Amino acid sequence: MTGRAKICGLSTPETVKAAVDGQAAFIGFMFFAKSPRNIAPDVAARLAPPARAANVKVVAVTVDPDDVLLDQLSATLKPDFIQLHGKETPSRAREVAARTGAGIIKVFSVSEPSDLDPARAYESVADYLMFDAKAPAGFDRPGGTGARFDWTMMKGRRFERPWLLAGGLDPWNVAEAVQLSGAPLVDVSSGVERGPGIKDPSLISAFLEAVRRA
Ligand SMILES: O=C(O)c1ccccc1NCC(=O)[C@H](O)[C@H](O)COP(=O)(O)O
Repeated sequence: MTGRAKICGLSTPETVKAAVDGQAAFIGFMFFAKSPRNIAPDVAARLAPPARAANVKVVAVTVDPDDVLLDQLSATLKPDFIQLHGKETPSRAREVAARTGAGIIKVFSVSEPSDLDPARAYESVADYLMFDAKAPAGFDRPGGTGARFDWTMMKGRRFERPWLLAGGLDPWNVAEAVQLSGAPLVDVSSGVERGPGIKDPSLISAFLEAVRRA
């Protein structure tokens, strides 16, 4: 794995190709019915091979997943990582890892410095931590909203796991976000779309180029 970015919510071969060609570290497929990026596990399984061939890690993005979904994912997509974007406890995260054999990316919704504190309890179970902006009022999903938080909140914070910055990133602001936050890794979804859930290959390429230069 060489890249420093995760491109989330892919649903077409063209956008997977743009992510792989641009040296993304991870691609994410979304499994949450209320998301405009939601796809079925077998569809994701058909999209994933070019990423695997290039050693781009495949992430199944979920919100409080039940065991039925986890078993479907294990039987079809076989993700390298499960992203837990809900209210999963550390012990549930441990169960998910044991049940699927996948690594864990645990997400924390941030609007103020104290929102970073719960991450400590997950450092022994998660492979990666992700800090994403808290969804604005009125959203019926906890991620993929395009909202951002104060990136300077992250500066100088130390964690025992590598972490990703998420929330409102795009090709034009990601360099500043990296500089202000000190993020080693970044994640994007709506900032590389031309409409809700519609990823744009040229925006994915531009984002990854901006990350390489940052
Ligand atoms: O993308 C979604 O629709 C989504 C829905 C529910 C939970 C998580 C979701 N996305 C997960 C991600 O990792 C996004 O990339 C992250 O929230 C940043 O999104 P954005 O602000 O749109 O870049």
